[in-house]
Amino acid sequence: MFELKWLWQNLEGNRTRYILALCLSVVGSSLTIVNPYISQRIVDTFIAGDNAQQNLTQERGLLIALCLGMIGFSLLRSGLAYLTMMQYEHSSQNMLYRIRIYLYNKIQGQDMHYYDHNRTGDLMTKMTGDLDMVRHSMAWIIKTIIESATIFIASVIYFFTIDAELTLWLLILSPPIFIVAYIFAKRVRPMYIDLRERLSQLNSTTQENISGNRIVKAFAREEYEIEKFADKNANYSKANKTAALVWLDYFPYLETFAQAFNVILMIAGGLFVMNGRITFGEFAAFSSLIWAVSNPMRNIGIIINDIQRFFASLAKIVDIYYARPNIINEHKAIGNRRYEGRIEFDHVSFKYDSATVLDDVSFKVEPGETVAIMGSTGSGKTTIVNLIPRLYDVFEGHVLVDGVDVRQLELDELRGNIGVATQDVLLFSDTIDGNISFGDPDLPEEDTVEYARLADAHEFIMKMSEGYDTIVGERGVGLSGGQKQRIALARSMAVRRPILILDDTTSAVDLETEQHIQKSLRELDFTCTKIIIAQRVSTTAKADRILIMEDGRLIEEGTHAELLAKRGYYYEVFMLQTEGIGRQVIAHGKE
Ligand SMILES: Nc1ncnc2c1ncn2[C@@H]1O[C@H](COP(=O)(O)OP(=O)(O)OP(=O)(O)O)[C@@H](O)[C@H]1O
Repeated sequence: MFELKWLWQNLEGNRTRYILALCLSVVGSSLTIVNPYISQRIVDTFIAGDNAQQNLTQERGLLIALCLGMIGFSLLRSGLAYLTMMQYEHSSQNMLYRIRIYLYNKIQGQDMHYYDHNRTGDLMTKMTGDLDMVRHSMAWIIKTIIESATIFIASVIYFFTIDAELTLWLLILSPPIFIVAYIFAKRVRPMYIDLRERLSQLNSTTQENISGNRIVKAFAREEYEIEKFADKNANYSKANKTAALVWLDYFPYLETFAQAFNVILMIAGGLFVMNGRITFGEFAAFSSLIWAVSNPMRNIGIIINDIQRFFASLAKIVDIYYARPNIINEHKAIGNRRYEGRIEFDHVSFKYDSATVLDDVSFKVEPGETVAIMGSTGSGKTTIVNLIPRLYDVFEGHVLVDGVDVRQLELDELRGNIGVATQDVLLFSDTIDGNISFGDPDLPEEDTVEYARLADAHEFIMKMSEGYDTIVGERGVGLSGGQKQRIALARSMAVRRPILILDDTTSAVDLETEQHIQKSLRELDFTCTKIIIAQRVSTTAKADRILIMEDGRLIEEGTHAELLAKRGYYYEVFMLQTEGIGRQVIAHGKE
């Protein structure tokens, strides 16, 4: 019931059309009994009746009218069928379009926790196959059910008007058919839920394999990946076969029952004709409409299969439809308030699922300051910067921007004040220009070039065949790691936000390029607080302050000189990285 309510809700704007389609289905299917009725009249009046010969010569007009009536009704039925299909298609396609947009917005609005726990392949399956299944159900399965039921009921009523006893003889088969169908439906339902799960696994494997194809090739793991895919494929195929075989268990019973309709009609109907209880014409009417009673029974298995698929798909869509993110961007920000850029972590603790990743971290960054964060891998650096734009919410403590807890700020306003270059660089399949101006599509061309220069990307862009109009492949295919980082850096600067977060953004560029980028960052023509995660001392040395993280805790904090003097983690890293020439010089903070 919930599912039907959900569908009804989503049919908004197309309800009239859909109800019209349902009505046309009922009317069109009811007309199925008209031609058998006309046939009955023709047989009784002109072929097998007592006065058949006489009527043929005297009632020719009636014969012609009946024949024309038959043709007319056939044409009318075809026309109605066309019109009905059109209404179903329009309303279901419109509904699909509407739900797809809603789901897409819903997925876009989910927080990082949702993305951490949902595979891309699974989401893609929901957005494509499952949605199509729902549309197919609205346009085809419901139509088939309505039409089969109408034809069945209309035929049974017509049969009753001819001869109730013969009709009851035929209907004697219906209860066992329904019992068999019910048992089948109960047995097959979990199989379709499982089948849907396996399809999702198959799609996730395919998606991961395609997006990670370079790694697969680099490790010569094609064979392994093919095997993995074949395994998932076999799983899916096996589940499909199992469901189909279950149907085969019940099929012989349903088919036998469906055939039995004809046998009963022949025996009982034949006897009734011989007894003179019904006419030849009435027998012919029974005979020409017996399919209308037996076919729905025969198709009941296919319909049940489709309904189970529909419910399995619908459950997946409803999952997204009603998923509520914990961090909601309500887009209520009025205007573009520009923050000063003050950041404070006040006794912040955080866990992703169960393990504590940040433990009682506190620090302050004043507007315009540059703070570098360094620390061993997995120590929580990225997690710290993820908490500023509220990609996740703290578990304990507060993250404050301009003195206000980020949970009290409008999310789009907060994020609109932060420029980010993430560690895992993602470029869109677009031109380089389009990628740099992603955060500000109205960015003038000269500004795009300017920020590319600041990120030391201009030169290599100009060497490309189409310069800024060069289209980069999905995720930036066609560019080196360092080139991608530089475009991502230009993109993050180009939005000119008062807070700039750079997560290991220069790890793949050479030292000379890095020096150029550091200089550009210092000389930006707008005030901004910079948080730079870096592993190189050459990147952190000139920061106003350096934070050292270890196992989720802030273990050292100070300037380059102060931390060297402390002879702790930072000093160790410094010694390791500057082994050799110039060590003494840099140790004193001079270049
Ligand atoms: N989405 C996530 N879900 C669950 N755990 C996560 C997630 N992201 C990171 N972690 C875990 O949190 C810890 C801190 O990760 P984080 O990415 O903040 O470290 P990091 O210091 O930036 O590391 P690196 O220098 O390698 O980038 C790690 O143990 C990591 O496994």
